Amino acid sequence: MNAPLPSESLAAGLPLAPHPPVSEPVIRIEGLSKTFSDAAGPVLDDVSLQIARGDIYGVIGRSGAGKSTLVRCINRLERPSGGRVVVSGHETSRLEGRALRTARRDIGMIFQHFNLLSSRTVAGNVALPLEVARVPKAERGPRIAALLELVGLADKAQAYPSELSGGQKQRVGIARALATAPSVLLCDEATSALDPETTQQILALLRDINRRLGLTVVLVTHEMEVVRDIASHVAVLERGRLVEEGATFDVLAFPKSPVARSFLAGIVAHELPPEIQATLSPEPQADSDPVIRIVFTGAAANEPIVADLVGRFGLRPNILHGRIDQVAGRPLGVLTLVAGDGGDGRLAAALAHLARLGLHAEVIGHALRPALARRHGGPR
Ligand SMILES: Nc1ncnc2c1ncn2[C@@H]1O[C@H](COP(=O)(O)OP(=O)(O)OP(=O)(O)O)[C@@H](O)[C@H]1O
Repeated sequence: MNAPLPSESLAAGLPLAPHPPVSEPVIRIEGLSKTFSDAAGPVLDDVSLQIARGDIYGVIGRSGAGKSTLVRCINRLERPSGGRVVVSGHETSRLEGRALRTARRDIGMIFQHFNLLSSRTVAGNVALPLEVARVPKAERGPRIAALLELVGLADKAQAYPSELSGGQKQRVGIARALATAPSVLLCDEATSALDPETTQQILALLRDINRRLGLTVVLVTHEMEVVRDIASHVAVLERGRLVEEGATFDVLAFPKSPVARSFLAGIVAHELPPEIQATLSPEPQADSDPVIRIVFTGAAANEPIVADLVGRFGLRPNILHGRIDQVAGRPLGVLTLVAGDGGDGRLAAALAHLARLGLHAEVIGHALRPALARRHGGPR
């Protein structure tokens, strides 16, 4: 007898139909912990989070933080030591045998090194989960063809993995992961082995599949750029603990944890380069000027801030560091400048003005004029 697949997956040989938008989380993780018998402490420690259906959810953290273990607990490649994992209403953390196999069909997974069978053609690799799910042979052909069409490999059905580029191999991985029409796709460092251009192509494909099918995508990565480019929400793991979680834009604009701040260093200019930081004093000095950091988001990113500081408030700002990026489709900028205050309240008025514009501005230190002059090659 054939094991059941999601009804839409078999309709008319079409592999995939949009999953209905539902507000209830598709993944609920409650108090998840994982300890390996040979490890010193827990690899995951009381992690709780929820992932909404249709979301692209990034999980970032340093090497060894527990990212892979977290996603492997979602599809039960790893058995949690404690807590609950519920995916599409199935408590995968408790299921066994046939019930677990059925629940797993709702969860596709792709890997850093693709994990394709070299002895099978592209079509043969995509066929594998259909064979395991005992989909009748007559139905497999059209499904495989539609899946390869979806990932842009219709002409490679009879090729072997050794004949494909890395990006093409990952496309096969995606087609294989989608074969059972899952509602969740887990991606474990799926672009880490790819060059930047191919990474962008695979991210575009994931975004496209997410939008067209309402597929929920969970992306484990140590590449902050990947999160910035496609994740709508992000979780930051540090030594097995969830240290930060929220909408990607909010976490990138206002990171709270040191680990998130340091992760963002190459993406958002929250942290000053050490050689600039070394010229700052935490307290005002006789020969110092205040340094302000301005985080500007959304529409306010287009305001003529520096012109305002000069024209309206008579400050003489000297830009130390800054950049503007697109994050989750919105501009996010961080600018650090020496305000050249004059000590007569103009800076306070300027900060109030920036706050009225919806900008987040704060004094982060005081630049010592001699040190600054040396940096700028001026007189000592
Ligand atoms: N099967 C296992 N047995 C013992 N220890 C394990 C096992 N799997 C993972 N670990 C340990 O758990 C910790 C977290 O590993 P995990 O792969 O989840 O981290 P990660 O954040 O994905 O790191 P990376 O980015 O390096 O893959 C590491 O210290 C790792 O050595």
